[in-house]
Amino acid sequence: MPVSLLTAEQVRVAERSTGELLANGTLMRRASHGVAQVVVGRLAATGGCYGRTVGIVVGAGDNGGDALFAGAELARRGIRVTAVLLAPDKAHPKALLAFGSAGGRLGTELPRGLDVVIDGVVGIGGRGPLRPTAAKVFAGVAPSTVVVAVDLPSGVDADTGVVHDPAVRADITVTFGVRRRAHLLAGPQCGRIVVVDIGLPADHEGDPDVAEEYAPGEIRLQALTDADIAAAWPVPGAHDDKYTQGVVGVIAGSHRYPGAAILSTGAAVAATSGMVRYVGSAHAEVVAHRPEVVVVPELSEAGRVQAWVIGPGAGTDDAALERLRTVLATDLPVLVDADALTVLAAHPDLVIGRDAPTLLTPHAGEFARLTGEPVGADRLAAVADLAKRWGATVLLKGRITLVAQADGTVYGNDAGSSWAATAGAGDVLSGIAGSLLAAGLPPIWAGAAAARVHAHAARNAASGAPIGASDLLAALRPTIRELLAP
Ligand SMILES: NC(=O)C1=CN([C@@H]2O[C@H](COP(=O)(O)OP(=O)(O)OC[C@H]3O[C@@H](n4cnc5c(N)ncnc54)[C@H](OP(=O)(O)O)[C@@H]3O)[C@@H](O)[C@H]2O)[C@@H](O)CC1
Ligand SMILES: [K+]
Repeated sequence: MPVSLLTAEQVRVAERSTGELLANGTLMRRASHGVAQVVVGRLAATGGCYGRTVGIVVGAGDNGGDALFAGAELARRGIRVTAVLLAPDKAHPKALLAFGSAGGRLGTELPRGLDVVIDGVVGIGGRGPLRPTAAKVFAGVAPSTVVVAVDLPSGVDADTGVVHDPAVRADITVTFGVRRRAHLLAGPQCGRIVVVDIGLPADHEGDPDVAEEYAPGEIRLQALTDADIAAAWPVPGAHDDKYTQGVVGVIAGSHRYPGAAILSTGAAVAATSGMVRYVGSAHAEVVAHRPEVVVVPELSEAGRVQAWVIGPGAGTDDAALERLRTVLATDLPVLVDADALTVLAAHPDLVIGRDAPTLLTPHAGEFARLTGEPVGADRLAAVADLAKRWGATVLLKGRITLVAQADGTVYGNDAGSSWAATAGAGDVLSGIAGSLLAAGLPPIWAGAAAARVHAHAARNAASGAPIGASDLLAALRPTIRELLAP
């Protein structure tokens, strides 16, 4: 099931729903135990706990309380723990007492050469960047020290994932019960995320019954898992033929830029079985690479399709506008990418009010062309807003790809690496998503599934070294095979 990512307020609602467990501090003890376990696990894997050194940076709220209770547990295991209190008067009193009783020490700065630093400055109550005192403490932390963030890396906004400057960069983030939005939106800043079960009703990932109440149009952020995508991926049934699985038509490339056409159609061929049609002047090059693609130079000659992909390398002239107008006038799902987005920016009316599904796949620059302003720091709000205003599904590309539906549902995917940031990778994505649209997947699923498979293929192709889009394309089939393997 898709994993939900909640706002700070939704997390607080979930915590409050536990009543006594919140009031008597049980939730905090469970949370801090989870943090301590993660640190112990890390130390145990690298030589054991006894005599190792841990620093704790403690803020004014319960996040600092978590860190101090965790520190107490670590101190009891023979670990030398030093805490720096950023706001000594406000430090969680019970946690501070427990920390002192367990043998934890207080300092005005962190000792050098620590094995682990625990960031307990702020969690979901944090606002803005790390304040100067905290920033100074973290500036002295050696690169070899493992940084474990409690709940969130401090300086990262819980709801938008905006990484303020300065902010903590964590190797591991330990969170409680349910994921916060920032864990996806600022994934690279969080490092590995460990979700500790503290007994919230929403503790079963993907089943956040506490947060099921969404107002109409409210943003609901989720992440698809590999299992979700495998279950939805079109696989031919016993009675399928090449037409019943959905035919995708690709309008892309040109004499001058045949590569986009080759990459997009190649990806469409690899992503699903069935049939791919191609319309455009790069037809000879397309057939040379993929003889199974049925090609024609003109749109008027194209046979029937179940979805269109239009735009990669296809130009922005009057003829391009005419082709865009024609496909958007059909009642078929249409994926609009690249050059076609530039054309669309001047003619939004072609999409707004369209009844059939439309999937727009801009990168940040194309997004700015569509809306007339930069994406901005809050990418989630920006993409959800465009989807709502245009009544379309919008896939905003990036390390974290966000796919927003007009009703506020957003699927996000962290690519896990940035190897796919290479010329032509977007053309491959358009082919994958287009073929999924033709197979009947709703645009948000087609976009999110394509983004995830694309990211896995990039990782598999790269294997630690740079790649080109052709390498990504070549890795597509083995990646899908791996995904679909029982
Ligand atoms: N409730 C529970 O049972 C459970 C809660 N849990 C834990 O509690 C955390 C939430 O605790 P919280 O609500 O106390 O807020 P929290 O994140 O500690 O920070 C608030 C304080 O920080 C300050 N401050 C703000 N911005 C700042 C900045 N940029 N730089 C520096 N300081 C800044 C600001 O104080 P100010 O200095 O402005 O007076 C404010 O008072 C949650 O993330 C989880 O870890 C878990 O134990 C599970 C059970
Ligand atoms: K923190």
